[in-house]
Amino acid sequence: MSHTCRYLIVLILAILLFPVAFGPRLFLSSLPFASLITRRTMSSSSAYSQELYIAQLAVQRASILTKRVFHEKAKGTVDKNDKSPVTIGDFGAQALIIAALRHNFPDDAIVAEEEAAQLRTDENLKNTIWDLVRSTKLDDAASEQALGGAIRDADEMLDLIDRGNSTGGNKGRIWAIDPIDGTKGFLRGGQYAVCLGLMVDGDVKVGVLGCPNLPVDDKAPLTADIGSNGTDDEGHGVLFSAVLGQGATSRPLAASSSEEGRAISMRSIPSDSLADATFCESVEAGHSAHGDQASIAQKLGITKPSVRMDSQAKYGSIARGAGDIYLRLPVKATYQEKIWDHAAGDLIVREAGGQVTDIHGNRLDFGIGRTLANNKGVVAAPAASHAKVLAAVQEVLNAKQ
Ligand SMILES: Nc1ncnc2c1ncn2[C@@H]1O[C@H](COP(=O)(O)O)[C@@H](O)[C@H]1OP(=O)(O)O
Ligand SMILES: [Mg+2]
Ligand SMILES: [Mg+2]
Ligand SMILES: [Mg+2]
Repeated sequence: MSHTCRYLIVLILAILLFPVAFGPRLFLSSLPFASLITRRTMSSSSAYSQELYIAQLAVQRASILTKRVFHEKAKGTVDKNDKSPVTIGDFGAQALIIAALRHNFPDDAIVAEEEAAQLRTDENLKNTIWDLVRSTKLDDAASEQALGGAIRDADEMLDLIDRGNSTGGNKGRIWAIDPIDGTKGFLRGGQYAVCLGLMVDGDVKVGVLGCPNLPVDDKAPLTADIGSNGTDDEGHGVLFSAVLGQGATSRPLAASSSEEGRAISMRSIPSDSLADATFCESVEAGHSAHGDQASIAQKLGITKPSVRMDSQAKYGSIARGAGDIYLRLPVKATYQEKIWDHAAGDLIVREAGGQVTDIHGNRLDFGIGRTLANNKGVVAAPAASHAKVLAAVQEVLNAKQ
């Protein structure tokens, strides 16, 4: 065999063996369909796998508490003269999530919606919440252990709630918590979400949404959820998750931590045929401008009526293709959206193939404090149609001026 021939054989072998030697991920990542592959392989050794694991367990445990509050309230066990049961759910869920984060990531900062001041002056309220918190556990002992187990006493619970007082910013690791998003939906038995996101240097890296009243089935048609149809029966309760660059998944909220999530993705609708699109918006007319949103839908040729639902369940729903577009146009120019109302949903939609911006087309800026002071409103749509949706948003808003 000639010298050149041997050289060629070695070269061919080297090319063939390269992917084996340097790992299939490196090889696959060079292929055009790489994102689809990485989306399906959110494995335990990936970046932020521990953060994702703890965040999912923490949201699952907090959701158990919120469901208990809903049912105890429905049975009338909460005195009418007490603080509202939703407040009990908010405080309790926040305490449980922060306890899990403090145990696992003691150096991380936390931005959370609630504070304990009210509980410090109301013994009755404090004790009601403490009763719920100390008796809410995950079924699986190992998972409960991973979250650090029980909180010591009611005073520690108050201190934990107040650990959510970070001012936020674009430096270091900061968790954003909305223990119950969609308060009104929660009370109606409609949609609400337990929301947790991790930002690193102002960028959302991990997002988890627990939606106890959404159907488990990703293909279930999206229905307006404004009545008292909140059920946490077998068919309801879904956990959406995403890690930056690793795709988005859903799995039953009641599933064990070993159950792999199913990859979810937004529906791809050609931007020139948005007539079939489904758009969602808040139930509350005070939270987003229903009139403007109806005009935008009309401009886009959307024929179906909007689907109104509370909370970040809207982000989860469009991320799994149950709806297509989420519009949240400002009602008042002065309202500043809160980071905990959007961090997890923003990442889940983007990782599912969507684009999320404000009404000016800017990405949501989570790195300037507790609010999205640099942004106005939210426009979320499949990436390929986002520009067209945004153009319609701007036309409608400009016509008003
Ligand atoms: N004027 C407002 N504009 C937009 N969002 C609002 C406004 N007031 C309250 N919110 C927030 O809207 C979120 C619910 O959104 P949705 O309408 O999509 O269900 C809640 O977190 C709620 O905050 P809060 O938790 O302080 O009540
Ligand atoms: Mg909220
Ligand atoms: Mg809230
Ligand atoms: Mg609130």
